[in-house]
Amino acid sequence: MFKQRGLLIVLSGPSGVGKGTVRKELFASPDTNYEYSISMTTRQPREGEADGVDYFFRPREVFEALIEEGKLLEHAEYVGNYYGTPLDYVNETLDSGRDVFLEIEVVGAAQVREKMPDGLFIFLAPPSLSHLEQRLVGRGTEVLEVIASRVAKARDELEMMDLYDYVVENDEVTKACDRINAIVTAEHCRRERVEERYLAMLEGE
Ligand SMILES: Nc1nc2c(ncn2[C@@H]2O[C@H](COP(=O)(O)OP(=O)(O)O)[C@@H](O)[C@H]2O)c(=O)[nH]1
Ligand SMILES: Nc1ncnc2c1ncn2[C@@H]1O[C@H](COP(=O)(O)OP(=O)(O)O)[C@@H](O)[C@H]1O
Repeated sequence: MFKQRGLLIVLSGPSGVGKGTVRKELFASPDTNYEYSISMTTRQPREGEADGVDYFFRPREVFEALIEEGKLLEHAEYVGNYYGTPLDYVNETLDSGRDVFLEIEVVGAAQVREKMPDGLFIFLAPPSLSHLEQRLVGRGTEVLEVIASRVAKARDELEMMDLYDYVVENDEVTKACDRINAIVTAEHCRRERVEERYLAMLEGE
């Protein structure tokens, strides 16, 4: 039951809510103790992105072969490209006792929930749908039509909130990071208390 496995932390939420921004802020802090799982994608690298740092950029054939071989913990197609989480890295890191952090969209997160239900699932929510729209416009990476379809999609994605252990509002990035860190710390304490009680019961046998 208790193998000192690390904690799997999954951060998800609708497109444009600020997942990438919050994740980068978390990992910029020297206090962050989670290991970031670098995803694989078939999309082209953007300027400034490097293979093995931002993503593992792979051709579609390679990605599909890895799906076939069961080498991905989850995968999803998002705006015409595949994204997925390499399974071995997650398992090896958790087995070594370290926490792993995934930042993924909601379809993939639902697959992880099925396969690793003992993970900690955090949904990042915008203060409102109009905030979400403003952020997508502000990011400037999509044309207005795509933004409208993402906001429409976000309505469905928001319904998936109840599949998560926690909902964190991303009103301000630093506040959202503090909330996530507090949740992770509380989860570690909870697991330690359960373990202590379990061991105490065994000793009392
Ligand atoms: N399912 C899944 N989604 C991912 C993975 N890696 C990144 N994503 C999500 O894919 C979406 C698109 O990512 P990206 O192309 O980097 O664009 P951006 O985050 O919208 O700037 C985001 O919602 C990411 O959270 C992954 O391994 N699996
Ligand atoms: N708390 C926040 N307040 C205002 N703008 C934010 C906040 N968090 C993120 N943003 C902005 O919103 C846009 C979308 O953020 P991004 O991290 O790319 O979202 P996601 O990874 O969820 O698609 C970016 O322009 C980012 O700078």
